[in-house]
Amino acid sequence: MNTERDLPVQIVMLDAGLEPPAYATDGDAGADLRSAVEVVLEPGERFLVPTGVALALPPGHVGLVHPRSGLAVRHGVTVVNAPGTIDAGYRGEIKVCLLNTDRSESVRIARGDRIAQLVVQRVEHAVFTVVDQLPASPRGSGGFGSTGGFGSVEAVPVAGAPPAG
Ligand SMILES: O=c1ccn([C@H]2C[C@H](O)[C@@H](COP(=O)(O)OP(=O)(O)OP(=O)(O)O)O2)c(=O)[nH]1
Ligand SMILES: [Mg+2]
Repeated sequence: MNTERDLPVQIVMLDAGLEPPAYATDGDAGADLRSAVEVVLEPGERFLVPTGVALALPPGHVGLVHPRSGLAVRHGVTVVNAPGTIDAGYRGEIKVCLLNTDRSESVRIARGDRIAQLVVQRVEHAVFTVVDQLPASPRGSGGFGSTGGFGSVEAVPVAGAPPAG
């Protein structure tokens, strides 16, 4: 796709035998990342998978490493820290911490398999100011189901919290 939204990004293929990240179809948000290695993930196992790619995102951008829905649905494979954060200043190899959430089936990842997808977005850089009081809002401090639908947040066990009542 060649539109005014195209963002030039320099990449280095640390593993020249792999295909560079690419969008599977026009209009995709995520460019697929490939595994540089073969690995078998046992049930419940995680593995930091190298992709053979390093890149330089322009300042003011971030790369988000998202799971692929097909891998998730078919094999229970996800990204532990989804979405992984690729900082604009990071010049190392992009790696993907895959997790096999299936309770009984192992899954084999082959070299060259598309294991995750990189979504590049603009980000703001916050300048934090400490104040005594925050401006009012309709939501206020309500969260964690406060608008209804999933029961009371008080019913949710929180590690380390004293017993309710
Ligand atoms: O899924 C990921 C997440 C991160 N990274 C790389 C790029 C990112 O810029 C760097 C640091 O990531 P993050 O800030 O999430 O990790 P951290 O645990 O905070 O480590 P650090 O202290 O290095 O920031 O690691 C990856 O290759 N894959
Ligand atoms: Mg960090």
